Amino acid sequence: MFLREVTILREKFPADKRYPFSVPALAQSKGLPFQGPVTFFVGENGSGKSTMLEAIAWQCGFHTAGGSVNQTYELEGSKADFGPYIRLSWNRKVASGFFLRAESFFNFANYLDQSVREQPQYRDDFYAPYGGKSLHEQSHGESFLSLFRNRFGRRSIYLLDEPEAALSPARQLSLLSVFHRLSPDSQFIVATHSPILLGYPGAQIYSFDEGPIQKIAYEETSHYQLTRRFLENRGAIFRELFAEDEE
Ligand SMILES: Nc1ncnc2c1ncn2[C@@H]1O[C@H](COP(=O)(O)OP(=O)(O)OP(=O)(O)O)[C@@H](O)[C@H]1O
Repeated sequence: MFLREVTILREKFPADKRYPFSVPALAQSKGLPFQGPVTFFVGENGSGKSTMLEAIAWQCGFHTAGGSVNQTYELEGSKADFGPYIRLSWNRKVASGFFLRAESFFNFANYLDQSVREQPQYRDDFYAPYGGKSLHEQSHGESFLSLFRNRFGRRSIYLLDEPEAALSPARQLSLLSVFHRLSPDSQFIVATHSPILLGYPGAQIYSFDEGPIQKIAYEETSHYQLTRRFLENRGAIFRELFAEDEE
């Protein structure tokens, strides 16, 4: 494990309480200690998970639109609203890693293709870490897994924002086997809504719901509880849901 702690520098917050200082989890927390190689951020939509992940990526020197320290595309787009307001404490500082966000993966695929067009003699070198061909020639899920399987190495920190977005349940399990293979030599910090990913053995889960960020057990997450209830008795859930419509 490399990153030991994120400290939130509340004394540096500006007086006005606009985004990102209006997000309760970010405004009310002091920091996040990391205790293992795999940490998850959970919370409702809009609770601040991506903002925090992006801030960590910015402090790591990764491109905040998604990528690693070596990616130089659209550098002016590499910004993080909350980045200057946190401090990272390391056990051992690592410079290698990757920030993956679903919405900017498309831009990253474009960047890779453009690099190949500009330097066709290095085609194989460019594509090798990503399954040997353009990410646009692979399905959304295939290209994600190409990245996970081929690009992820040891001694790195990986910041993943909803990596499940493109993955079938079976492929989400494949991703967990990548986590298992690479940890504890690498560190993963993952914002997710997936009850499958959250079940990773020994993972630390931080909830961004309701005030300061706090640790939560897997079984206490709404993701686990709702999914479990749904699988055990989805008829009851639908009856409740549709009854609201009829009132
Ligand atoms: N650039 C921005 N300007 C203003 N408000 C923003 C900006 N980015 C995010 N927000 C707001 O800040 C809050 C936190 O957003 P964030 O994307 O961090 O949430 P999240 O927990 O990652 O959500 P989700 O699970 O939907 O991805 C949301 O209310 C969002 O609308």
